[in-house]
Amino acid sequence: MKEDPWSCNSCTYRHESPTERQYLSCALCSARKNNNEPQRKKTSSHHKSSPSSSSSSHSSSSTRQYTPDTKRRKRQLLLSDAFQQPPKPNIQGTRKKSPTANTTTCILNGRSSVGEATTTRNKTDSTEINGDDNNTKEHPVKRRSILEALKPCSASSFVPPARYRDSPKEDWTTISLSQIPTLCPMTVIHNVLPLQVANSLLAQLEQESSCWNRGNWIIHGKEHQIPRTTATYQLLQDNDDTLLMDEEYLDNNPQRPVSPELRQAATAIAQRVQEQHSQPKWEPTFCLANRYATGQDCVGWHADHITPLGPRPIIVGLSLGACRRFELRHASATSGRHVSVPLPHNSIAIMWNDAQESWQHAVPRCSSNSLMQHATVGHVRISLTFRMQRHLPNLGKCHCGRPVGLKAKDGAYYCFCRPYGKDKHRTCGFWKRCGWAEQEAQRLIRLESCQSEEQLQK
Ligand SMILES: O=C(O)CCC(=O)C(=O)O
Ligand SMILES: [Fe+2]
Repeated sequence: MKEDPWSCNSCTYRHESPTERQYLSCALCSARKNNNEPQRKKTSSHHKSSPSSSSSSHSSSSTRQYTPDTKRRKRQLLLSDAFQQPPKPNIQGTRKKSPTANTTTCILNGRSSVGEATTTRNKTDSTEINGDDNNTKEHPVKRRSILEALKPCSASSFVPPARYRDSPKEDWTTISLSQIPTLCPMTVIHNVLPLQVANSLLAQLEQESSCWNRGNWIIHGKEHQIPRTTATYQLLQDNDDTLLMDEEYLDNNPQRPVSPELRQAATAIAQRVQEQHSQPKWEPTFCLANRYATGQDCVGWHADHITPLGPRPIIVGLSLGACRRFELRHASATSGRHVSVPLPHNSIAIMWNDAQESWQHAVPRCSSNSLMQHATVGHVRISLTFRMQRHLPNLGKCHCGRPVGLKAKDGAYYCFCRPYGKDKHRTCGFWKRCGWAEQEAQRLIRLESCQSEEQLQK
């Protein structure tokens, strides 16, 4: 669309991502703004549209010529683009639905709602923002929109749309939340808990997180600190000791007491999952908490361990605080599918079917300027990943005498010697096909296909 679409809206800085481009000026410009230093002078040409933008959106400016002669001129056009796209809600926070716009979600005053992020600009949106489509003069509402577009994202900003591509060579395609499950084994739901519950859970976890651990992991025999802090919450009732936490999950993660809000969240989330997946019954027995203090904290590409969960587990991540991108990519060499979904405060990502067997997920590093801050905790994002431990049959022991772990690889399941606890540096290399898990996976696949037929018939 533009010659350098990733440059800052206010200076020459190049942003890391289109998200940053759309929503932010660079760190320097933000700092300047925070110190009340004057921004680069904006002329009335900021409000002219570029010819590459839909001419129908600003018919009044169609007589002006786009002459990309200087970088400064381009920046002015970028600024005009930031003001036009994404569309902002009008003052009351409502926006009409446009037939040409893609659906995404916005958060306004801490409440998110479904709206549109235009990939094509349209008359409806420009009319709503400007108040008057034919008005070519600077307008007070326009001015505010520009300033809004330059502000670091806060809880009142739009959440950028989800996107996908089928190969790293392809351009990203913007998708709506309802398209996600048609592209990958994941469902994303916004506003999952009553906002008050989500807010108080966030405040409580943020306080509690001073006791969380920055654990370590081993790559090629060397210990590395993980780039986030973690904790474990056992959700079983006190008298239920039949599903005690797997030792592997306690390794690195201090186990913390469960608050009534956390229990309430677990129950509400189980209900939402049950609405989506009626069988088999899913009830989380524990959750792992992650705290990402800044954009530098992250989790790299991985699939979750299925040892205490069994094949094809449902795992649900609740996002609280800052909005970060959650990435899901197919793990095979034959598919390059990659889905990228920003997860705002109080949203869940339900991973299901073969998400742990055939896909990998990550919360990548991002510049702290580019992540969308939360009104109370700023850059901090806390995720709670709810999991259901199952009674697995005794899968035997490895050569060193420890209970084996369960792993999926290339469409088959294996029992293996898993390193954890004090002996996590050593494994005996035990590796054997697991017939039970393969049969169980087949059973679950049959259930899942009945269920998706049921959903189609609804
Ligand atoms: O923070 C997230 O949403 C993902 C965390 C995750 O992948 C994990 O805990 O295994
Ligand atoms: Fe994970």
